[in-house]
Amino acid sequence: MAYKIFIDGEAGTTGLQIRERLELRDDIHLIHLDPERRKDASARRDAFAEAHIGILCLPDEAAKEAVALTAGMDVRLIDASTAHRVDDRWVYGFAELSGEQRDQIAEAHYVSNPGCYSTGAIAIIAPLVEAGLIYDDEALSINAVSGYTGGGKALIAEYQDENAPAHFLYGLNQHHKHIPEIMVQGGLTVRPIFSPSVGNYAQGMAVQLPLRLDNDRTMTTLHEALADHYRDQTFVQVVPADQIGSRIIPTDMNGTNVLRLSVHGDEAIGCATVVAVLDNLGKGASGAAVQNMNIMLDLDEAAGLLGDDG
Ligand SMILES: NC(=O)C1=CN([C@@H]2O[C@H](COP(=O)(O)OP(=O)(O)OC[C@H]3O[C@@H](n4cnc5c(N)ncnc54)[C@H](OP(=O)(O)O)[C@@H]3O)[C@@H](O)[C@H]2O)C=CC1
Ligand SMILES: CC(=O)N[C@@H](CCC(=O)OP(=O)(O)O)C(=O)O
Repeated sequence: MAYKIFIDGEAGTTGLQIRERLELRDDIHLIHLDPERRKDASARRDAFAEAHIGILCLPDEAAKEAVALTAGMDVRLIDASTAHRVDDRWVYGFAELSGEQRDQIAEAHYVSNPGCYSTGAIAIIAPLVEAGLIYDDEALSINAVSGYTGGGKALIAEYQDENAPAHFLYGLNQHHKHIPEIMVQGGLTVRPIFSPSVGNYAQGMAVQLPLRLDNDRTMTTLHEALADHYRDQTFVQVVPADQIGSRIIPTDMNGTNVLRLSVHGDEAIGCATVVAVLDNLGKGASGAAVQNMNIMLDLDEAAGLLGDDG
């Protein structure tokens, strides 16, 4: 039997990439709308009614409307938007977050897919808080760079006009929409300072967390805490810094669903930076949505995510 999946917003950046990962699979049947009716509530309601899973790849307000359209239906939902990431009726879709998270996703009616920056930040912070290597009330600063596809069709259009800057910082008013989920899912009680930026390249992201070292928090304990937490995970890899070299390239994980973590710094100087590299449209969005869908349907979690033979 093929499971029926409706991607609401399949013409957008995230939706298109989910479609590419699903359309060649025999175990999945995609429900498509006539492009002219893609925003028509009754056409979307009919598609949800037929689907086993609906994947929302919409702006936040449209995602909330889509949830309302499915009231009373059996269809399960994965929401790629920010709308439900700190809503406790929704399960947070980062399977590697804890020992229980994967099982909760498997059983969930509603799964919120994490934000791209949030995935990188939470992947670093949550295990280190759990290991006691970051205090929950520590004043953290998170810095990040994303490719411009992270801003969806609008930012892609700006860069395709070729008038866009090589690099810009933004969100420095500290209202970035990912901060609440980083706090809740990362286990922080004090708001971190978050400084994202965009580079003139399409896809790929690096998220950095600078940390002071001390007798307990060393380069070794940081690496080991992360390596222990993510042992045996296919899609989060902890790599020794000397295997990466002195330059971190945000595009290194492009085209994969892998998030790579590494700890850089100098024990004697007492400063370190923990870095996550991921594809903002892979583990940061579309790949994560497919991973969550696989878990919810009790399929091979990596189906469609390991390249041509996946
Ligand atoms: N891009 C990224 O790296 C990531 C994005 N996300 C989130 O995923 C969601 C989608 O983002 P992204 O794909 O980048 O955005 P895009 O702007 O590229 O795509 C959004 C799509 O939604 C469609 N849409 C808007 N309103 C409605 C509506 N009322 N009914 C049906 N369709 C509608 C748009 O239609 P139209 O074609 O007419 O514009 C567009 O095709 C957002 O919430 C985003 O924040 C999450 C993680 C990473
Ligand atoms: C480069 C860029 O603009 N990125 C987006 C985040 C992309 C993303 O993860 O969006 P969601 O939070 O909706 O999931 C931003 O900073 O708003």
